[in-house]
Amino acid sequence: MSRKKTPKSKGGSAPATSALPAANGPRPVRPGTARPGSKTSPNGLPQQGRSSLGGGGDFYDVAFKVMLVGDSGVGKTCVLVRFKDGAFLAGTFISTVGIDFRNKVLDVDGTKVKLQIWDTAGQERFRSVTHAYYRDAHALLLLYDVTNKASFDSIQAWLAEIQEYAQHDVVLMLLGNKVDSAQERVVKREDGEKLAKVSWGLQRGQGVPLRLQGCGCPHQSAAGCLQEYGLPFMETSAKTGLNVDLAFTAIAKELKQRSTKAPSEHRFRLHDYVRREGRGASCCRP
Ligand SMILES: Nc1nc2c(ncn2[C@@H]2O[C@H](COP(=O)(O)OP(=O)(O)OP(=O)(O)O)[C@@H](O)[C@H]2O)c(=O)[nH]1
Ligand SMILES: [Mg+2]
Repeated sequence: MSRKKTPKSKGGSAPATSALPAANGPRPVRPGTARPGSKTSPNGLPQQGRSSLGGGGDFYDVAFKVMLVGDSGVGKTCVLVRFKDGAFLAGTFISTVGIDFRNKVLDVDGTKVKLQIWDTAGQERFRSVTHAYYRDAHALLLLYDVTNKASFDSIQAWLAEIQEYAQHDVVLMLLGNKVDSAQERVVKREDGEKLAKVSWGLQRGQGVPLRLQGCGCPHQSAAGCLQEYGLPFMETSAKTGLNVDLAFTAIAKELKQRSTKAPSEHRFRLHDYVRREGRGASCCRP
């Protein structure tokens, strides 16, 4: 595996095209360097000479693109900031304009895995911008807000969009965010779990999630696998940090495994990892 070093850069934004409408309270706009539709090598490594990948000057072995998607206000930017900087963006809600990204390098069992994380705008008017980035994403984190039923109800529409625009084998995880707001919660954890279990395979028209192929599922029947696995799901809080690092780490482990094709007995199992390591909201309120 080659060692890479990228130029010092905090990240970037690509809102855009000048055709985008002006938004209320735009974030500071950094020079847009990244472009949708750029090529990656088959093992997930970015092509050489793509300075737009930024990276804070960190060395890495493999790099992957992860996209955060979900309705406006569910907490995508806050989850990213929590993961990248360990901080919470409290106060006035400033909606993302277009698309933005941050890099973070994780050590996954001795391998430096760089995640280039794209933070998309949830607002409908930016949807066409987001569409262009799906096809380059290796993983998607699909968020809803446990205090906002409409954002939960939108998940099926997001899955349809993912089916249409994302790569067929994209790694997908469902996150129910803002679980620190226990008083305002309107979506139960069980509802999130249920949605995660049934939606993915049905969306794909298979009746069974495609990710189950070769997953080593112990069940004899497809129905058993579907019931047991479905989409990986966790509840998170960008405010307290609950399960945020875990979500990205799980994604990084899964992507790294796919790129290295580990022997089956040593295979990382995303569902098992998430289930084993994920914490409940009750243990971690601020
Ligand atoms: N209590 C609580 N509030 C949160 C959490 N995550 C985000 N928020 C708040 O929710 C609001 C929206 O957060 P953002 O991260 O900007 O939402 P977004 O999904 O990026 O929204 P768009 O950029 O419009 O797509 C902000 O006021 C945040 O402070 C969380 O885990 N807990
Ligand atoms: Mg945002």
